Amino acid sequence: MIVQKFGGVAMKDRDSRRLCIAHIKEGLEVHQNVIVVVSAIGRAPDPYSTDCLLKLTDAFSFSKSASDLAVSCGELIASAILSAELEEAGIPNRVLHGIQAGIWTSGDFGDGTISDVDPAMIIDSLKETGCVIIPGFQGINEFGQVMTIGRGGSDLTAIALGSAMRASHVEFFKDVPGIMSADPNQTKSAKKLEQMTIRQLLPLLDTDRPVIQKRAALYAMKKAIPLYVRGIASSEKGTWITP
Ligand SMILES: Nc1ncnc2c1ncn2[C@@H]1O[C@H](COP(=O)(O)OP(=O)(O)O)[C@@H](O)[C@H]1O
Ligand SMILES: N[C@@H](CC(=O)OP(=O)(O)O)C(=O)O
Repeated sequence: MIVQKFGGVAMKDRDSRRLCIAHIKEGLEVHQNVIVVVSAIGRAPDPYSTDCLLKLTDAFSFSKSASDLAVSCGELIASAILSAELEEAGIPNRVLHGIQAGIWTSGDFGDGTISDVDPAMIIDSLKETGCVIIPGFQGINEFGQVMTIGRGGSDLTAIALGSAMRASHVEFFKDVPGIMSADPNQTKSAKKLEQMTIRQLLPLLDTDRPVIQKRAALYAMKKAIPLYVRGIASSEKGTWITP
């Protein structure tokens, strides 16, 4: 069993989602069970991106819980779209969201953290279908309210699920071929790294646009989960990150 995480860039349009679906198909052939974690589609100005949902009304500054509820819909919409497109491709699947996914959060709205994962419903669903889709970036707090877990939080969702489900590893599909020695969009001479430890990865995450959310990487280190970062558009080998 593996977890595959597709971020906003991988989910951005139908062509890119066809590549996601090919990777999910391959994951199912090799591992039989795949938990797919998705982020909201695209970046600003894409209408259902997190950036745009956050700006739906400036009254969100009066209610962080209302803001979280609206923003969480980006990942839910992405899940529903991928679910339909997987069915179209002949891949049965099920979306679990909100309380069904068993992801419990605590802390502040907009910047919560995952406090516990109860995978009972995921385990049940995997008996019916090998492919379960879970919207990233969110969970439910002790009062039953939807809470988001910080920008880039779908990475944390994927890793927390990987740990709770004892996945062999968690795969991330990016617009870069793997972890590079520096952000290739800033440093043209950056080279792809084939293998590294999570500890070696951490300094590369101290940037405005980290390739993986730092909180998620720390969680992976604590739970000793192997990560594999690869390019969405190529079959080239990515980067293995060992705990
Ligand atoms: N060391 C690095 N190696 C590769 N990409 C990096 C690195 N540091 C920053 N990045 C940036 O991370 C981006 C991919 O992450 P991101 O867009 O957040 O993915 P996702 O949508 O899957 O969360 C790349 O486009 C790149 O600009
Ligand atoms: N959609 C959320 C969560 C996330 O992790 O997104 P992405 O995987 O596209 O970085 C955000 O933009 O912060």
